[in-house]
Amino acid sequence: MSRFLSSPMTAAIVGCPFSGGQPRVGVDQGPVHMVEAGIVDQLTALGWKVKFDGHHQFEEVNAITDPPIGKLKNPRLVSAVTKAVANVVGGHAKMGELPVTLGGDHSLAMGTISGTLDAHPDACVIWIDAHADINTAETTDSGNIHGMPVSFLLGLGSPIPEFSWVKPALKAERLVYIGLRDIDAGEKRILKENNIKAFSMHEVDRYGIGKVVEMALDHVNPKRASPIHLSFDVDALDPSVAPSTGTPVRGGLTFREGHYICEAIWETGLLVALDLMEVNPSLADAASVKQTVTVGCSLVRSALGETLL
Ligand SMILES: NC(=[NH2+])NCCC[C@H](N)C(=O)O
Ligand SMILES: [Mn+2]
Ligand SMILES: [Mn+2]
Repeated sequence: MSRFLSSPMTAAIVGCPFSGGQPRVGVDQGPVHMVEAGIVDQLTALGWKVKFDGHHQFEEVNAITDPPIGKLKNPRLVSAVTKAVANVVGGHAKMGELPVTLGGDHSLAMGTISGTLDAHPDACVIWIDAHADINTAETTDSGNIHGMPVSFLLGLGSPIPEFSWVKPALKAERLVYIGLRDIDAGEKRILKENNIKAFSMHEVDRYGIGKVVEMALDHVNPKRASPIHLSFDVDALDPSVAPSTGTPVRGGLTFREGHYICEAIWETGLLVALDLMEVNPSLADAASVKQTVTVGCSLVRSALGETLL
């Protein structure tokens, strides 16, 4: 069912309790909640062999002294953690397994996508998010690195020695966004200058999600032949669907639109890696947390082949 995975089809859960790419505590508990909600058994029930040997422990790097570099906050910590994640994800991908990385904040995608591109250099990236996460050290207002991973992967902005391990392995034409609605001015400029394809909520409204996913695939994967890394920020969903996240933005994807994207990517048979990021179980009342964790799990199941019939 998936062209690049070995059999028996194996999903490797990479639990990343990490929040250093942004200021709000709690997002590190996202993966813990998703595992407690039963994601391992749910994927097993779908027919996957599931590997999960505990969440990653980043304590060896938590001790480092880490003053800002320019505006960048926690730069050495984010670099060390994402580098470790790159190795883990790349290792699973090279064995023909599907790495499913549970975040944690979206700076982690610097690692996951580096790992994927190490194993599959011709992979394309489909980035589902309210945000473009493409600020550079020069354009960022917040200094939060979860708003910047894409620029590092593309090699934009002036090089930062602490991040020299990140290879600019992603080409702008291999990247497409769906769900955008909160883009900083500097990011708009970067998207235009680099001709990066993006389907904002405006295009989702105009064409419908079915057509948007088809157009996105036509752009990054016209022959439907190259591997796909799907990086899903749960804040792409409307806050009424996924309230428990650090930077919610109204006017997002419906429950079905989010799941449709995952189902349609799975149907291509080209998925090689999945990220499910920015679930923050400490930002809302218990019912909203449960709702967000539950929707996170069901997005993962949809991307791994769960069908409605
Ligand atoms: N992964 C996220 N939720 N990113 C939000 C980024 C928000 C803003 N553009 C920033 O750079 O700070
Ligand atoms: Mn986001
Ligand atoms: Mn994001």
